[in-house]
Amino acid sequence: MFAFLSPLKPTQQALAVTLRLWRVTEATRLTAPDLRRFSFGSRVGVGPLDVPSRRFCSRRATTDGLLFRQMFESESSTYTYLLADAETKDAVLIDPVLETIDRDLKLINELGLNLTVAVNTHCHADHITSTGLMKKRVVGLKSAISKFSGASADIHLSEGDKISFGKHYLTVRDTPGHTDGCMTLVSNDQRMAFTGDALLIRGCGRTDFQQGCPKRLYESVHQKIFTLPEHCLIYPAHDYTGRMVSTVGEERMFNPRLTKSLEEFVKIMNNLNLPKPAKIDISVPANLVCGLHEV
Ligand SMILES: N[C@@H](CCC(=O)N[C@@H](CSS)C(=O)NCC(=O)O)C(=O)O
Repeated sequence: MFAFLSPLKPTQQALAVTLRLWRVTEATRLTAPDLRRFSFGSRVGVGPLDVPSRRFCSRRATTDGLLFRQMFESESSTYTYLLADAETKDAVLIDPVLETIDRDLKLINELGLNLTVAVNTHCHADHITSTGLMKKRVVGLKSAISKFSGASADIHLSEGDKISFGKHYLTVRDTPGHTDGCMTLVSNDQRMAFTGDALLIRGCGRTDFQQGCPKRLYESVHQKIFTLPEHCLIYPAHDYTGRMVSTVGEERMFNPRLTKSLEEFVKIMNNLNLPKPAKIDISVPANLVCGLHEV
């Protein structure tokens, strides 16, 4: 009756185990709608830490028609973000770093993108922006920064301004506190927020130089970032321990500084005792003129 079942050879056994393992890992990667389809009445995707309703990868967009890349510069641990309309190819670059200008422009060329705006979330103190040099290499490129930064640029932004690229746009939220000109850029569907140094993953920007002010930073984060939808992805300007992305829900729950009261937060920030960024004395003057100083 079971004559068709012959004993498995070792290679066949190994293959069977691999296939079984694959099925298990695939199942754990199912998104909320997938799980809903297969889980007969059990509730998923309802809490702040549940997975967003779409398959998620930190370096890929969750928005239809949006091309998205997260890139890293290792000396200053800075993230640069490239966003583009997949159809029109219009693109925006956030916080590009001088050291990685060739890498960034190569990718932009390879993807056939039309880079229209390079925006800095603030006047950085730890690295020099590539925005100024990039303008010399990309015809028509415009630089942008907050009007409160004190820095020169083609476009000066403030609360509510929009940076458009094709059918997408980023909306500016002023989030001062690390510097006066810190902005958070929020995608039109509020699925992504580029928080610069205002909010880092499980941390925040320091407040002990430039125009740093812990009270302003606390208010910025609570009023302008923590009010975004809980599944909104947080993409910071830096991470020093290899983390790439967080969510509003996660940071509201687990940020060790910003979950505290304002008084406790101010005390924490006034006692960080961090060493000064190594390049602060060349970065700030350079970034006040789009990174063109002495490059
Ligand atoms: N070691 C780095 C500087 C590290 C640093 O100070 N980072 C800033 C953001 S860049 S100005 C910061 O706000 N850090 C907050 C924190 O809690 O670490 C260098 O020498 O460049």
